[in-house]
Amino acid sequence: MKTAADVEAAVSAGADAIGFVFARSPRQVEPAAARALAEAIPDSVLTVGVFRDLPAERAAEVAAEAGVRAVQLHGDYPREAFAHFPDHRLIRATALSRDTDIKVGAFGEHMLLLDSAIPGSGERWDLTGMDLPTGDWLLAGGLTPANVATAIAEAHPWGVDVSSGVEARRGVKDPAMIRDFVAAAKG
Ligand SMILES: O=C(O)c1ccccc1NCC(=O)[C@H](O)[C@H](O)COP(=O)(O)O
Repeated sequence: MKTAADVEAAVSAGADAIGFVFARSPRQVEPAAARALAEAIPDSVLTVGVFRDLPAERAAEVAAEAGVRAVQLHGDYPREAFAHFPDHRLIRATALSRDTDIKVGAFGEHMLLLDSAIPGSGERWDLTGMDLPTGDWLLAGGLTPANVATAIAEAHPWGVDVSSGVEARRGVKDPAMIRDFVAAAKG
């Protein structure tokens, strides 16, 4: 989320978590801007800093600067990287492939996010025949208000995550789509 209107739409729709992208992206926000947005978010909604390949030491500084309560790591982070965030909820993001370790907690994370190979791209991946994890895992990748209920019914994730599927155009969230997505996911 990049704007107060995005945040307001997500909170009032009943989202359980709101993410701020600190990686290069049309959705990228500065840590200070994220902190200002996060201050308006009730404690019942988890605030998440999203990183890709930023060294863990620096990501921990940015997470502290932004005041987020969770950290989501995309990219080539080794197990040791997860030790840099003792005060945060940890989400390990990974694309599903034969080499993926899909055991939740394998790297010390609290939640595992199974995403498409290019995060934030809206690319869907085929769940058919996949060996999916159990426990606290999140499904992402090409989800939309129209397909999220079916995806949940098929994969039984603990939660779902969306970005481009609730955007009117790249990097610009649409409050009505956010509302429709949360309603469809929770329904
Ligand atoms: O969203 C981005 O631009 C992004 C950039 C770099 C690293 C991660 C990024 N997003 C991570 C997410 O959690 C997205 O919500 C997830 O990949 C789903 O995206 P989408 O398929 O567009 O719904």
